[in-house]
Amino acid sequence: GRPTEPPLDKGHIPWLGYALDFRKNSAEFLKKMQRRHGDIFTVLIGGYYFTFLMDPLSFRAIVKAPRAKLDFEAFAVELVTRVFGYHPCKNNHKIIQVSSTKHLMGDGLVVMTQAMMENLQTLMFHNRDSREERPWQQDGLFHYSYNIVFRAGYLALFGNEPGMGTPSEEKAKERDLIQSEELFDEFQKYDRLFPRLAYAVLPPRDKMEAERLKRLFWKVLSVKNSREKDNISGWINDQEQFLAELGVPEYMRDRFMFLLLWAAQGNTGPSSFWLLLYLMKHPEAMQAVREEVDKVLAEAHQEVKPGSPVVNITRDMLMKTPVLDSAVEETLRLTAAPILIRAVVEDLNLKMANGREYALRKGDRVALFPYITVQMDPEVHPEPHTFKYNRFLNQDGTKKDFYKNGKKLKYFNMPWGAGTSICPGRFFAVNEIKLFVQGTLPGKPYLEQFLSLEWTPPLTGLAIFISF
Ligand code: HEM
Repeated sequence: GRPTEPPLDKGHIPWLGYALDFRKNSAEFLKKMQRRHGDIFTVLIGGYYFTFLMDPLSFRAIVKAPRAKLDFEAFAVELVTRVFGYHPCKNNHKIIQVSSTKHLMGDGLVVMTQAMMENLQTLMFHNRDSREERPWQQDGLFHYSYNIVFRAGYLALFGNEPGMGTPSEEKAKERDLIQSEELFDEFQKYDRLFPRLAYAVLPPRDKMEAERLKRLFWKVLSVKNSREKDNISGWINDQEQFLAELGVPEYMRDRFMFLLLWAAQGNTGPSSFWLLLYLMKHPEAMQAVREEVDKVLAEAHQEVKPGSPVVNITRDMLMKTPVLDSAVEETLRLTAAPILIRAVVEDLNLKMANGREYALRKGDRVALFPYITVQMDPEVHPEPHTFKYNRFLNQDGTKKDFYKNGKKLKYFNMPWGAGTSICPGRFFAVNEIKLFVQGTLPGKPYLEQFLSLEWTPPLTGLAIFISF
């Protein structure tokens, strides 16, 4: 028959529709709607009609749709302007893609992984003595992981204080440590305001604080300041130059740097924490991961010294750790919950896997929420709430396939999004997490006190809601 429009549910409040329910608990709200309407439905949220597609076998139609029909940037501009004060230019997405392909994947990743490792070593070594004596608070492990990974990642991307390789090298390192610690403090404040900022529901006082923080980051990360740094990454450098060549004014490029910092650092630290915690809670996983890392080190003729994080792990070594890869993927399955949103640019028909066709209307939005539709689906991932470090591997170490309704799934775990907007930093992110965890595993008995604490991953995952 002719395509019909998906069932429409406007809620009871004019214009707002279901905005409040959605904000309060997106996962619960969407599950309820799925029970009520089925695998596709349209809901009103804050003046926009969102069509949610809940059947992962039909995701392809959205993910692969040409940009002339479904555009992810159109939606993003408003958000990025509000949250980062940045006005994207026409070729922005292209610039991110080109620079990321060059510096965050393939051979470019060799350099970035090396930079990350060196900065991690500075941070972990330097902090060791003072940290171990410090009383841990409830959020100690989370803070420890986020702090170290944020600062090492920041230094690897945005560069070091000048002076490396000179007599004042120690002083330069000291300044790196102090400055990155200060930046992390401010970043956390912004991180906490972020969800309400994104939804534009900050009360006036917090709004002023967000404004202050934004300005601080623009300044600290400014093009002018970064000219003073050593080892600034090609990823940052190239993007800044591309924008300059396009005539984007310097103050706007400063703002873009803040956006990049946030995209790069908002999720990696928390993910590192979750992986570390899951490994500590699952001794069999910890052992498997350790054995694999030891084997890779032995093959590279490096000894693991108990209690010392200083081993030299390279990109090439990190390509030989399928068990650790699976553990990272499993961690993200359990904790990462991006919502993928596209604007409908022109009327179009969406064909579902069951053959039914639905008409999507120009001006509406389409959204996927893989956390509940795939990552937590017991049919796709049995015992979805359990951490199984080798879930993504077959017995022989090859990658496993996943099925729904007897059909093989292409999209069975989507912490990075998918299609044109898929996270361009994902390979670097995984390497950062792996480096951090392997550096933390040997000889850190004090971590074990955290095993007695109860942790629950936030329902909507981490602050993963970038989608620009
Ligand atoms: C565990 C860590 C990370 C997770 C879970 C993550 C996840 C995501 C997701 C879900 C998106 C949006 C995708 C979409 O809308 O379809 C995204 C975008 C992005 N991510 Fe990541 N990311 C992580 C780490 C990183 C790192 C380390 C970098 C860079 C060094 C990075 C750079 C970016 C950029 C630049 C974008 C915007 C892409 C664009 O507009 O084209 N991310 N990320």
